[in-house]
Parts: sequence; structure tokens; C-alpha cells
Amino acid sequence: MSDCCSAPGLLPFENALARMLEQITPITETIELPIKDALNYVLADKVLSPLNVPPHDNSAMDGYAFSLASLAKSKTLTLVGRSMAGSPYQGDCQPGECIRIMTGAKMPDCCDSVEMQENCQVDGEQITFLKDKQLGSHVRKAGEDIQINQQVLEKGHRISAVDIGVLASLGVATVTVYRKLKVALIATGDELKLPGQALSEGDIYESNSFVLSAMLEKLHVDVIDFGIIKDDLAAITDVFVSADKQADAVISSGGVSVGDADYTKTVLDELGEIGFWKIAMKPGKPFAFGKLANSVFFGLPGNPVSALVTFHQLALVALTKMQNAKPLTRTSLQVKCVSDLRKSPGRMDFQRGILSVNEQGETVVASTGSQGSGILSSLAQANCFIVLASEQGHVSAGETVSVQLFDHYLH
Ligand SMILES: Nc1nc2c(c(=O)[nH]1)N[C@H]1C(S)=C(S)[C@@H](COP(=O)(O)OP(=O)(O)OC[C@H]3O[C@@H](n4cnc5c(N)ncnc54)[C@H](O)[C@@H]3O)O[C@H]1N2
Ligand code: MOO
Repeated sequence: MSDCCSAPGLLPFENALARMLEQITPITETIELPIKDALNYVLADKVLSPLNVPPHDNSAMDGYAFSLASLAKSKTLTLVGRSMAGSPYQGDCQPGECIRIMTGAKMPDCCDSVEMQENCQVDGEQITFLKDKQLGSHVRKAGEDIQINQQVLEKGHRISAVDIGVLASLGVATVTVYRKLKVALIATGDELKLPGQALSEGDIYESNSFVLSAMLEKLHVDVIDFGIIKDDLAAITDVFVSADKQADAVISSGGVSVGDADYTKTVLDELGEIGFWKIAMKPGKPFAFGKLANSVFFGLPGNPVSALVTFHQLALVALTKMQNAKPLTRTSLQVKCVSDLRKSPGRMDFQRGILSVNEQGETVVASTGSQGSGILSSLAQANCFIVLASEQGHVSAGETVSVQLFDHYLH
């Protein structure tokens, strides 16, 4: 399939993303977890507040609580009691009386305002208020933060550290969340060695599974690492079968192109079905999406930048849907490009850029330089993608381009 602007035989990026998402079924299994164990899980149900926060009117200052009507008659009131956080004043008070109160302590029913002690003159039980006050001064009203039955978190929300604090403040002890996904990682290639091993002639160090594993950890899935598999049809078939039995999604890198040792697509065809293969994007043309017997499959290209970009732009989006989480939001801006960019029409480019504010206060983007699919350092230096549409040709410095800011998966 091709559109007006994508090279023949290549699926436009947006179509690939849409087709892939159509085929992703979100998981349904839920578990109940204590809130302290729920960080980064996805909520399977909305959370409504069981109470008002704060639960009662309370003082925002250490000082004196009074009724404003009393102060209209005299600036000096008589102290008749104390309200402490956790030990509220239980009695009543009459016109002309006030109550000693501490920050966070419940407001006595007979008072409507508070003055901080720095603005009061104390003479035994006689408290003189030195400044004019307004009704409700320094009073935090019940429910001013959250009201009872108000929705606090929505279904599909990924629970953050702050959310756990909010849940605790509401007295919520457990939450219902979707279970973690299990994702299998496979690196294919005869040339690959693990860091720490000696390299023979023609070898390189395996890096894809390391970076993918780290990004998957940020996505909060359980990674099943199948390590490095040789470019061998039988070995790749065996590992795909085994991974499919254990995982919800299988991700491989390498061997997805058209070389003599590129078996990924053949095995996927044999064991499952190919949704599509080859996208009009750069880097990342030979990306395969499909289904195995039990799991979905993402075949990433071997080149490190291609593997990362396709994982970030496609697989991560699909896995987020599979987790039942709200779709990822990514921030795009139109900014001036200060570098010349090389680009051939036919594929959508995700070039690596550095966004900054220049001396004139203008937000501009510069290229990281060489954009080869093997130059992983170009991604490490970058803080955004310069996204160039399929039909776009070279860009001259000074032109406006679209940039997508890196999210926390890439930092
Ligand atoms: N005749 C053609 N050749 C190629 C095409 C094409 O359309 N026709 N596409 C090119 C593009 S674009 C890409 S991207 C690569 C993708 O190839 P593969 O997915 O088959 O990847 P490999 O050949 O296995 O490896 C490519 C490159 O990446 C290195 N690599 C592989 N795995 C890892 C890893 N886990 N960690 C670090 N580096 C890895 C590998 O050593 C190669 O250098 O195909 C082009 N060719
Ligand atoms: O897609 Mo390849 O990633 O252009 O090098």
C-alpha cells in the first residue's frame, strides 16, 4: 500500500500505526493491590473520593480563632480554650471570646476566622487583634481540595508517586489495577556479543535489548529476556514458539530485512500472521507487525537507532493500548531549524534534533549531525525528533520544521 507521497511498497507511517492499533486488544485481567505497591500500574476503575479533603474546616496558621462579629465590637477578646491538630476544642464560645488554635486544628463551630499570632498582642487571657481581618481569614474550608464523591483518578490512569499520596490522604488502602504485561525480548544476530565478553573479528556488542529493556521497565511491564539468538531458522523458530507461550507481546530486533540471514519475517509467516512489513519511515523501514498464536509480535530492525525509533513510535504506543492505559501524549512544536537537513522524499523522517532557546529568546532546533541508523550517540545527544513528512525534500536552515519533544521513555 502506498499513498501519494510514500515510496512504492511502503506503508505510510500513520496507516501502519492505525492498522496496528486496530489489532491490539487491551488486557482485561485485574488485580487488587495495596496502594504502596501500585506505582505505575494502570487503574482498572475510576477512584471517587470517600470524603472531603480537608475533612473539616481547619486553621492555616498558628494563632487565634474567633467570630468576626465579635471583633467588630472590640479588638480585645478573652481566651477560653484551645484547639490542637488531633485534639479539637469541644466547648462553645460566646461573643467577645476567642480560642487558641494551631495549624491544621479543627475550627471550633463558634468561630469563622483566624489571626496569626504574630499579629496579636497577648496579655494573660486578653488577646488584642492588631489588624483588621476579613471573614474566613486563614481558614481552610472542608472539601476545598477534594469534595466527597468527586472523581480523583480516572480509569486508565497510570498511578504516579503523587497519586499514591493523594489516595493515602483519602484513606483509600487498595486499588484495582490491570495486571502487568509480560513482554519477551529477543536479539538476533551471529555478530552479537554481550558487554563483558571478548569481541572476535566482525563482532559487535549487543545494545538493543539493553535499551529496550530499560524502556520497557519505564513502561512497567515484566521483561522476559531471551538473550541473543543466532541467525538460524530453527533457533529463531524455537525461541519465537517459547516466547509466544510465556508473553503477551514478543519483540525481536534484527533479521527483519531482506538479507540471506534475515529470518524474522519467514518465521512470523510460518508461526502466525504478518499484519504488515515495511513502513515509509526513516529510520525503521523494515518493521514487522503481526500475531503469533498467543501474543502480538513486533519485529524491530537491527540498526540501533531504527530499533529505538520504531519501538518508541510504534510498539510503545501499541503496548500502552494493550495495558489499557490512556494513550501517550507527545508534545509537538513548530520551530525554526538552524541546520540544513538532508532528506529524500518517500519516507517520513524522524531526525534527531537539539531544541534550545537562542540568545534572542527564540526556540530553535539544530540537527545532531550525521543521521545514520547505526549512530546511537545521535539519539543520546538529542532531546527531540525533527519529524519531516514523506513528501518533504531537503530542508534549508531558517525553514520552520515540526519537532516532537522526547518523553521520559527516551531520557
Ligand atoms: N537490500 C536491502 N538491504 C537493507 C534494506 C533494504 O531495504 N534492502 N534495509 C536496510 C535498513 S533500512 C535497515 S534498518 C536494516 C535492517 O536490517 P535487519 O533488521 O535485518 O537487521 P540486521 O541486518 O540484523 O542488523 C542491522 C545492523 O544492526 C546491527 N544490530 C543488529 N542487532 C543488534 C543489536 N541487538 N544490538 C546492536 N546492534 C545490532 C547489526 O550488526 C547490523 O549492523 O537493513 C538494511 N539493509
Ligand atoms: O530503516 Mo533503516 O532504519 O533506514 O536504517
